[in-house]
Parts: sequence; structure tokens; C-alpha cells
Amino acid sequence: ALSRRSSLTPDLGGLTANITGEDQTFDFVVIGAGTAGIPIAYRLSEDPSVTVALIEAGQFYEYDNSPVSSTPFGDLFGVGASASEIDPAIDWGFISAPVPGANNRNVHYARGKALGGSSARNFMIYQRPTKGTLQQWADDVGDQSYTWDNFLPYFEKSIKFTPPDQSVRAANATADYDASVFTPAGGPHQVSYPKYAEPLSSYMPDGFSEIGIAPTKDFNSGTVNGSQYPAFTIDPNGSFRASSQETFLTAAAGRSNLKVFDLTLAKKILFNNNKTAVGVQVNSTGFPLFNLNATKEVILSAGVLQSPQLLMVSGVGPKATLDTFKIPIVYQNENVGQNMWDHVGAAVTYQINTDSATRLVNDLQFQQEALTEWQTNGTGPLSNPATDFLAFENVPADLRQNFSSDVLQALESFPSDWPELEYLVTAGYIGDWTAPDKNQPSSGNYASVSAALEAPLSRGNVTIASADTNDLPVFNPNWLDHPADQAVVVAGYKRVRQLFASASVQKVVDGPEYYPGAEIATDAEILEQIQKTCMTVWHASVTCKMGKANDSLSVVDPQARVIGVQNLRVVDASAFALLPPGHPQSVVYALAEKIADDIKATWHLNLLPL
Ligand SMILES: Cc1cc2nc3c(=O)[nH]c(=O)nc-3n(C[C@H](O)[C@H](O)[C@H](O)COP(=O)(O)OP(=O)(O)OC[C@H]3O[C@@H](n4cnc5c(N)ncnc54)[C@H](O)[C@@H]3O)c2cc1C
Repeated sequence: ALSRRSSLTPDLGGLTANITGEDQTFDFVVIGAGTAGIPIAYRLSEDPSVTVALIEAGQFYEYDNSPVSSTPFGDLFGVGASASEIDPAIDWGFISAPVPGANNRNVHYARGKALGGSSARNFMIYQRPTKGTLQQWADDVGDQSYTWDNFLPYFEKSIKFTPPDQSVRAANATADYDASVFTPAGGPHQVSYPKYAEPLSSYMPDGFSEIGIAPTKDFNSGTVNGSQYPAFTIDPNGSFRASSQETFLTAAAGRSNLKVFDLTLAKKILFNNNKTAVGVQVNSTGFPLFNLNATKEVILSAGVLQSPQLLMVSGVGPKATLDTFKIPIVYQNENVGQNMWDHVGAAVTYQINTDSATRLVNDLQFQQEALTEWQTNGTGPLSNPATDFLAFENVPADLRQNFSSDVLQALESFPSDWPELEYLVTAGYIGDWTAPDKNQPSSGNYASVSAALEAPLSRGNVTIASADTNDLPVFNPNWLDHPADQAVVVAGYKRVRQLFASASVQKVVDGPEYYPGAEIATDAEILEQIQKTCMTVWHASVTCKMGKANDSLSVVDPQARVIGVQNLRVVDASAFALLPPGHPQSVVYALAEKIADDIKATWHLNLLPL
């Protein structure tokens, strides 16, 4: 059944570059047309006097015109831990190195290889950090422009906010929100609420209240503790996934000063003898290698795994690594690829007596009706991403009392408004996360609630497997390495069971715990179960850490300039100073907006008022 191709034409609204195999020259060359790269290119090319090249290895994520690519519900497809989940047309195919804290499993880690990058694959939850989180970011990097008050205008700048449409959502599924943290003039990116609320989620506000987590107004006003329906990057006009391609790139259509090199792999950043970035060597299918020269700057937005890869293959990175692969050193920085933060969690599943993803997958007539409803009105179950209710908290006192003093001390390093746990409510079977799209039971309906670590202390890393970006980098997210992470996630798992045991949630639950089952009972058994089944929330970041220019852990400075070289910035999730609690895409967009202004100021480009 026809869904929709991108709203851009195959020539990307006139943005497609004319690839001849000859070198070309631009003012700015951006690597990666992903979540951050597209807004960067969009903002820089607002000034018609500059030229911008945008390099992307992938293609349209709506390449097969299937509902999976553009319905919110389609987010459940292709993201599981199993390698069988990889769709090589739009996914890089990353499999982690064996993760010791996760039973030495090799886990598929979805990353979008497409225009829109991982915004073409994500669960679309739009949520902002807390005030304390951003104060810590500002203090860590020694730049108060990152505090909540100062950074907020850049969160607002990208976003066109549409409040929940209560005329189509169920009466018992009212999402609260604070419109004052969105500006009427924002855009071009879309934030709204699904036009269908999962029936399961209606039981959650009361269920969470019963276990001590009260409703909060929203997750975008600088605090997150509490429960609520989150906002999503969903285009309310038709209920499509709002990727950076669908919004920012579409809005740039027709600009003659922006050229997109899609299906083009960046091979390395080129430096002159003064350690100044002067261009990018690329490989476009059917052509010999050629260079895209940058007269002003190269901006690296290849994401958490490939931005550090590109730095390393280009000569910026740890000495031993560069020596191993005989890469001439431009600038030695031992931190490139280190300090990876990620959120990880595990799920408990029950059978329920309301509709869920399981029925949508199994009942073909229901599925067809849902497709027609979504195509006709943008409503119905396909307009919902399946995970549509969240809660955040710190581990409560009764479960905290058994934590060791070392664990308690480690957790004290986080600001007081930084939650330790998030609960994600999914209407469907998650189980061991192997393949949620393929492993739904053949009948019935299911509810899964995952407990995810929000203040993780384990740190992973990424390094290169060769000097060639054709070979994927090697990474270990190193989940659950730190004893505090183990203690907190076990507590979170117990809280999920308390939620399911609440009188309010029992109204929708059918039967005993379906997965993993009550026989997993002691702390040791729960930890073992989590290690066998835990899964990323796909928030890896900080591998090109932002910090003070003289900080021994930094890779980029507060203006995202790569330390030790000139005219090169990293702007994406790898450049975060820290991973805020919750869902990071809002920060990726805001960072792109902020650094775009820094770049414009550096080169005296036309700077629009915020
Ligand atoms: C399954 C999933 C669910 C998620 N759910 C949420 C959510 O609900 N809410 C939320 O806030 N966040 C979510 N996230 C996280 C969020 O989407 C990411 O943090 C964010 O998209 C990262 O943006 P980025 O710009 O750093 O990288 P990306 O968006 O991944 O962009 C990197 C781009 O660079 C391209 N590229 C890489 N290497 C090269 C090369 N050598 N040459 C050319 N191009 C290259 C890639 O193809 C890609 O387009 C989720 C992520 C995933 C994968």
C-alpha cells in the first residue's frame, strides 16, 4: 500500500549536486545530512552570499514507499538487538563489540544511513533537558551561554509546536503541555502529539501516582520528574515522521547556494600544512575519489560513531590508534572516541485487554483499516509511535537504602533535578528486545514498560578498524560496567513491577507477568536477566566531548571547534558535553542552531535575530 515518498522530489527540490567526479569548491562543507547536519546547512545557506555542500552517504529513508518509513508506528521496525533487524538500505548495520556488562552480547545499534540520519529512525520523542543539567553543561565547558535561560531560544528556534488535538484523542488521554516554552514564530521543524493515544497509556497516570510518581505538566519546561504524555517530532499535517529531511531540507528546497551530495561517502578531512581544514575527500558511486574544497570551514556532523571515525582517519585522535593504521598525525588527542555516554534499559511485559502493536502486526484486517485511517485522516493506531507515555524519577528511599556508600556517592555527582530512571511505556511486546517487529506473539495484546538508566556512570568508546571510512568503526557502549548503574537499573526493574501491580494498571492487565516471569525474583536474578536482555535507548553521545579548550578531556571547545586544528567543527550528538537525561534530539537541533549562529558570527554572515 502506498504511503508517501519524501515531500521532496527525487532531485531534492533542486538541491542535488551535479556530480562530475571533478573537485568542487564551497565556502562550507558539511559532512552528514543527519539530525544536526541538515539544520546546520539550512541555517548557513540562509545567507545567499555563501555556498554550502552537504555530504550524505545515504538516500531517502522513504525509498521503498512503505508505511514503515513514514508512519509514527513504523519506528518499531528494524531497531531490535538482532542483526536480522538491519535494513542495509537505511541502516549502517552497526553491531557493538561484545559488551561485558551485557553478557558479552554483540548488539545491533540502529543508526540512520539516510537523508535525515537517525531522525529518520528514531522514536520521535521530543523532550528537553532539565535546568540543572544545562547548568552543569555550562559549568563543565566554562561558558554560561549553555544555561537553560540562555540556550532555550535555540531550542525554540527550530520548532513549530502544535498542541495535542483533543478532538481526536480519547477523552481519557489528555496530554498536558506548556505552550510558553515554544514560540509562535518557530520552525521549520514540527513538534506535536499523536492523534491517537494508546489505550494502555490511559491507565498510566494513576498507576504511576500509586507508586509515588505524580503527573508533571510536560517534559519541555526545564524539569522532567513525574509522568506525562511526551511531545513528538510528528508533522500534524498527515501524521508523518518529522525528520530533519522532511522539515529543514524541504524548507531549503530551491536554494541555489546549497548542494546536497547524497549517496556520497566522506573518506577524510583534508588539512593544509597549518593544520587548517581545507576540504573533504569523498567517494560517490561511479566516480573516482574527488575533493570538496572548503574556503571557510568543514563541519563534521556524521554522528556519535562516525564523527570520531572521520577525525581519526584524518589524523586527529589517539597516537597509538593513528600509528597502528599508519595515519599521519595532524593533532594528537587521546580523547577522540572516548567518554561515550548512553542510556540503557530493560523491559517487563504483561498481557493486556486493550489494543496494542501486537494486534496491529497480527490482525491484517485491523492493519488495513488502520492504514486507510492514517492515509485518509492522519489518525488511528499508525499515527502513534507505540511508546507514548513516560515517567522520570530518582530511585525512591526504600530501594535506595540498600545501595552501598560508594554507589550513593557516585550518584551524588548529578544535579538534584537530574533523574536516575526513566520508564517508557510501550503498547506491545518487547521482551528481550531481539526484534520487536518480528517477535510479537501470534495472538493477544501486550504492554511493556522499560526502566532505563538516566544518570549512567559507565562510559564506552569507539575506535577505528582501519584508515578507511568504508569499514565501520568498532564500538563498545560498555553498559552496566559501573556498580551504580547495576544497582539503579535493578531498582528500576522493581519499580516497573510495582507499576504493573498497582490497582490502576491491574485493570488493563490480563494474567501474571508474561516476560520474564515471576521466577526471576532476587536482585541477582534480576541483574542477570537485565544483563542478558538490556537494550540501548539509542542515545549514545559525547565521543567528541565539548569542554574548555584547556580541559584534558575535551575534543571540541564551547563553539564546537576541534581543538588543535583550524576551521573544523563537530556539531552532532558526539559534541555534547554530557548526555542529558531523557531524549537527546532536542539538544541536537538546539546545538546545531546555536553553533550555526557562532559560525555566522565568525564569518560575519547575515545573523538573523533570535
Ligand atoms: C532507533 C532510535 C530511536 C531513538 N529515539 C529517540 C527519541 O525518541 N527521541 C530522541 O530525542 N532521540 C532519539 N534517538 C536519538 C536521536 O535520534 C539521535 O541522538 C540523533 O538523531 C543523533 O543525531 P546526529 O546528528 O548526532 O547523528 P545522525 O542523525 O545519525 O546523523 C549522522 C549522519 O551522518 C551520515 N554519515 C555518517 N558517516 C558518514 C560519512 N563517512 N560520509 C557521509 N555521511 C556520513 C549518516 O548517514 C547520517 O545521516 C533515537 C535514535 C535511534 C537510532
